[in-house]
Amino acid sequence: MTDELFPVPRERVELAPGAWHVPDWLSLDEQRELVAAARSWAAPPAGMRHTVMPSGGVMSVRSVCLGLHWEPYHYSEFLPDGTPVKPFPALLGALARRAVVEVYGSVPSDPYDIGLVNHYDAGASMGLHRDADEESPAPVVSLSIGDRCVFRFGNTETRTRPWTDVELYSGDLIVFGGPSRLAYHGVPRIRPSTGDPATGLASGRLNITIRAMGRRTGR
Ligand SMILES: O=C(O)CCC(=O)C(=O)O
Ligand SMILES: [Fe+2]
Repeated sequence: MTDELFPVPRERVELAPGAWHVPDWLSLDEQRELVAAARSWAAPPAGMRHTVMPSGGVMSVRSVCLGLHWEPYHYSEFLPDGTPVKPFPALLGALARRAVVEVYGSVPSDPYDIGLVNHYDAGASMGLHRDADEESPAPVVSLSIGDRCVFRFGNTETRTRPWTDVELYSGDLIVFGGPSRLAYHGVPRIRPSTGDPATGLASGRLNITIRAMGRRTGR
């Protein structure tokens, strides 16, 4: 493809105040390690599943949560069937902390304790939404592996424009904190069969989103 023959250098870009796209942040070895880990996170019990929305609609991505289970619109230590959520892996905490220190130059306000692992097949997408069920202001750290996608980063006020669309490649990092912590964002489309099988992911796109719950009273 043309962009492989004449690669356009991809720069670190601030999509909105406090929201950054960092291309090629993960090494191939790190991507491989995460794909292998995701395989075990995806396995039952408490494995990957389609989330059912309160409307009865089913999300097109398949997801598995780590540390705390997200079900629209709250977190719990258990899945709806009563299965305990898998533990939060130290690997994800270390990656998220490293991302925040590198991008913002300061340590995150709270320890990371939630991993949300999404798998998109060729036709999957995620509508514009906010990650708003955490109590911590710590930035959301989001990693992409496999097929490329269009990532849409909007504003904190509305689900509509202004927004910025960026192409995310395997290994890219997105972080959004500060004034953009509660901005709308989503994935309108996947670019099927653009991933490198060397990551260990045969098809689709893997997204790993790392968040901090922060202190809650009564926990
Ligand atoms: O797949 C992505 O890049 C975004 C995922 C996301 O926004 C979420 O899981 O809340
Ligand atoms: Fe999100």
